[in-house]
Amino acid sequence: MTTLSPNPSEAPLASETQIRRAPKVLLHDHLDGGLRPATIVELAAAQGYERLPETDPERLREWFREAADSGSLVRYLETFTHTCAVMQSREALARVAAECVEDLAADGVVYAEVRYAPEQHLEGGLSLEEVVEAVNEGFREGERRAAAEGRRIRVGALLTAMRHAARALEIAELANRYRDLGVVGFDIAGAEAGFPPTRHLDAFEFLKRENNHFTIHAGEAFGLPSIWQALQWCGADRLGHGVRIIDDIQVAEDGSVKLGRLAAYVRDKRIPLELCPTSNLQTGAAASYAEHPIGLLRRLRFRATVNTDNRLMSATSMTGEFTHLVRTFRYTLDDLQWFTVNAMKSAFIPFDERLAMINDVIKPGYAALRSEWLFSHPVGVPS
Ligand SMILES: O=c1[nH]cnc2c1ncn2[C@H]1C[C@H](O)[C@@H](CO)O1
Ligand SMILES: [Zn+2]
Repeated sequence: MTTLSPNPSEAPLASETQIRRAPKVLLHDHLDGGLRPATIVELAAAQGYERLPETDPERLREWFREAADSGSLVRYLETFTHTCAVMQSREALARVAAECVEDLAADGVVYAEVRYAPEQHLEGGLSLEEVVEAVNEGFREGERRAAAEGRRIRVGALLTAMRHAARALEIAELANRYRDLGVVGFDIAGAEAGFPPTRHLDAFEFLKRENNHFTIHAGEAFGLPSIWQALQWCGADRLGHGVRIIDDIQVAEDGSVKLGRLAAYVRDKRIPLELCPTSNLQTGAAASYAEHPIGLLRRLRFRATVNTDNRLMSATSMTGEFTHLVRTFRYTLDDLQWFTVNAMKSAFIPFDERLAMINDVIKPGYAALRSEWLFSHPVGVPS
């Protein structure tokens, strides 16, 4: 039995400008879900791709948001046809990757793991290796451009295999080959219902034998069995979404909470949940921000993290996600720091680097923001 206690902090809510300036960590962001609309239009024109639903960037931006707002993961995923269509050459991949890093850095993200499925970028004749190298080159270029603007960001790649396809072992081997060369882990994504993670056991067993890291999209469009398989059959280090773990948590009228065996395991083992609130609203996994399980999961101190999933389809950013949560749950900078430290602890880079990011970047960044109120009024005048 666990008792819920209200957030004891009396600190003021984080303002939107503070949220943007706060150091943020992003573990779940799809490269093909975050293109700039103007870039899609330009790449489509240059490549002769004529099936874009709109050719005006602003109208295209709105089309993606609306089309993804369907209440169904399968329909949400259909919109990726257009983004993947324009990401089939070395130049296009490198450009999209560089712009992704610039956009994240401008949003105050200091560390990100960005994922994509190499098998979806072979139509222009590139090999799997060439795809990975083009994206890595773009990520490094983006980091350089951000640094030139005075922004610090580090980005690692996660290689995704599509769960309806049969290339997971090949992609896992690819992730392993490019380990220490910009790739920090592996993932599976795509329609969840009907495609359980155990279909790809060989890939996960290979990665475990190699002491490599992986996350699995689980518990988004399908419930507890998917999470259970991802953890207990496949050995996932993190859960992509995992939001349906809420189905194993009972809250009684007196506010007391009872965790089922799986929810208790997830919390006890500190399994990171890559929560993506806005994406969940669009695919029907949650009805509103207020009803999103992140509120309860944060109070119960699950290893909850906040993520964008697809910045284009969900018309969001890390600042956007944090802002929705601050408005809904009255979160303070302390809460945002808690989510950020959770995310950094859960990253797939080495422990000493994670620790340095937490102690030397994240905590000082939030401390500086927390101290701002001190300087907002003259000495001797009550605030
Ligand atoms: O939220 C998601 N759930 C499952 N699959 C997803 C989600 N967002 C994006 N994808 C798919 C579509 C992309 O083409 C692919 C690789 O990034 O991953
Ligand atoms: Zn995702």
